[in-house]
Amino acid sequence: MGNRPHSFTKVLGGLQPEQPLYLPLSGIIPTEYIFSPSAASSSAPASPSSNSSTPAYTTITAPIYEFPPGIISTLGSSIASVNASNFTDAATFTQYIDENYASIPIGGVSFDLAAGSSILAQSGIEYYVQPRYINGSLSLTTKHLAFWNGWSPFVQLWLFSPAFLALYVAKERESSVKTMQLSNGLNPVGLWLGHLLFDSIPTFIMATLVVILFAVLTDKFFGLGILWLILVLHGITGTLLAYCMTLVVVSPLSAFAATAAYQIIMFMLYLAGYLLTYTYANPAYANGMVKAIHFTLSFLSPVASVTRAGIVSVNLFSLLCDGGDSEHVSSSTMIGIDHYGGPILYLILQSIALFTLLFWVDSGSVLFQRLRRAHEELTAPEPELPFKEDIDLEAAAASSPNNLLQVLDATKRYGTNTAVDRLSFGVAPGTVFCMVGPNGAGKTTSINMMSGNIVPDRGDVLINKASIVKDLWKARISLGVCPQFSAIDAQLSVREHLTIYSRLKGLNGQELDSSIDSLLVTTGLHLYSDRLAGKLSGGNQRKLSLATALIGNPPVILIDEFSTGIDAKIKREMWQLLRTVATSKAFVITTHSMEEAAALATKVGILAVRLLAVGTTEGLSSRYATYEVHFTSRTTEDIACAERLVATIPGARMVDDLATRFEVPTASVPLAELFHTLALQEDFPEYTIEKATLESMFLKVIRENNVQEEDRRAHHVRHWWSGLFRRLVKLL
Ligand SMILES: Nc1ncnc2c1ncn2[C@@H]1O[C@H](COP(=O)(O)OP(=O)(O)OP(=O)(O)O)[C@@H](O)[C@H]1O
Repeated sequence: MGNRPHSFTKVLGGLQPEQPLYLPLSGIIPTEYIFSPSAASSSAPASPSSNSSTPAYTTITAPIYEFPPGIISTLGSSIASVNASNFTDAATFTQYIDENYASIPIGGVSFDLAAGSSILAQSGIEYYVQPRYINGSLSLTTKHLAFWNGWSPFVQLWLFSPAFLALYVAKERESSVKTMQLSNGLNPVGLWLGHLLFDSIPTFIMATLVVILFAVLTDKFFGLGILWLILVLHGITGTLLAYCMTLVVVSPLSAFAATAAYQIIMFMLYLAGYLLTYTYANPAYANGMVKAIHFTLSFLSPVASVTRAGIVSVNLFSLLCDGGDSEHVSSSTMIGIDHYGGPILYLILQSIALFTLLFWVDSGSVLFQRLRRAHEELTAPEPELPFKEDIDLEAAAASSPNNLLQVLDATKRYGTNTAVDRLSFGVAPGTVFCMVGPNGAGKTTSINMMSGNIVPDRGDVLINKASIVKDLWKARISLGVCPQFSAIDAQLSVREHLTIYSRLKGLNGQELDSSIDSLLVTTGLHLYSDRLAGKLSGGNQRKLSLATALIGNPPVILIDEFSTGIDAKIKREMWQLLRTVATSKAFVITTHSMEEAAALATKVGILAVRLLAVGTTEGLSSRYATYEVHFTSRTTEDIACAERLVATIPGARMVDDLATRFEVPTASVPLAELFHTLALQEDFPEYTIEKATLESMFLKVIRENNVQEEDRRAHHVRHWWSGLFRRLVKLL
């Protein structure tokens, strides 16, 4: 009998001689199997309680076996008339049950007071059809219950612990580290496997400890080796579920809470499903219903599978008992689909599905990209943009195969607010393209479209000829991205940062070491290589971001707001660094600083939702070529005098923002003549003449195009779910 499943149950632990039998048995054995009021004495109550929800009873005429004789009748007057069949000694009772368990209709009880053990033989759930067998001693049962009650809070806490892993991953997503990793071409498979391997270490340790504890403290578990496997699989699946939750829930705490709440709710539903079914359902169908509940909820949550495994492991609800003739619970029986096999299969399939989902989202499958691609109205033809020679020429040349980066008619809207409208340009090797624009002009949105972090609603971006919409993963291999806010992991040192990114990019051995050393020296970070990234100054954090973007020598580098908030000295160091590495790459830099654009750019695009002007710095200079004349005018009389003077110079006009500054088109007045005119005016001893800067060109373009401030543009942002719903409808 040692190989037979033993059950732990409160039935025996709670059994008191004077209690009616149905009370302690309720919840484990549906009372209708045990006892029928119509078969009981007339003084018996009609039900265990006056509660109207108590199930109806069925007449039972089959015998209940007992030892010592008459023991059942002592359990209470309500069952005194049950048809009891007695045995003269405990050994005969045990032997009879052992040999005939498969055909015993109801079961029996044996209290061997001399030996201090007791046996409850319980009939199967399916009345008269599939009898089941339970064997347990009172002392062991009580011990086991005490053990389980003592440890179950810890085990449950551990079962839900993968939810904590959402914290770190969500933090990485929130601080753009994940975006930085992915947009810098890191392989999502390597990335997530790395996370999973690291996060699975506690799972392995805890599963092993739990199983060792179970083995040492009690003999009531069946198939502990298989249970260990299921605990590990559950840890892995729960971890992947937590990772997936961060795809939809942004804040770390919310992601943790959502994962934990989901698992706990599914756990409660699962248990409630079992208990309610076995208590209230028609017994003939109860097993089938529990199976349906199990296989449905297990499909939705890994916690259902591990709970099932826990129930199977202690043969609760006699789940390990198949009836029939099988004497032993063999390994092959235990891995049947109704026992451990179901949880194993479901957990493996769920792990694969969740991992695929992460990979699918992060590598940007075509289907997912299409789902994210918004608004049906963008498929309709847009009105023609006003003709601008430079913009049209740039758009026509953007798709030239010489360009490492091709932005082709890219448009992005948030609700009714168009952030970027039909942006087209190309960047050839060795070019630094500076995108300048006022606040809210769409610079960051453009960078995000180029890096694949957001999908253009219309148009495409090709990185080294790979489409960011159709082949995001391939496109990102050629990409290095330095986002607006340095996305660094504060807990890692500078060298560790570079090492991790290099490894994830596939570098190793000598190649990895020499590449990191060279990057450290190039960026000047070798002085801080062992310092935690969180302890670096803002300028050095920026350098670290740039160094990260340069790992693996990608041909296209995107930098959002390169030197914003950095002091003048480090800013110049970074410019120098960029000039050093820019030789054969295509760089796109967004900046507010015209000084920076003038210092770095070989090509400039002025952006305010649309591209307003584009060209090489020399081309733009010649197109908007003016001299600027600054007078030192201290009084309103001086200003009036300056205005009268400028009125005599052909084409000259006051610059809007400063009453003392005037611009004179170079084409209308030669420089020498301008000096001569001004020299004749003795009213102005102090004035300067300079060629117009990029800044004045920028202001001129903004003025000419009547660009409004961001806050004055109407923003009607729809909720993401309404957009997603419309996209789903459209896809279907
Ligand atoms: N996630 C978003 N949801 C809704 N609107 C957004 C979102 N991101 C940007 N926008 C809007 O898109 C427009 C362009 O924003 P973007 O951040 O690209 O401009 P920017 O030129 O980078 O501005 P800044 O120079 O101030 O960083 C703005 O009107 C902004 O409000």
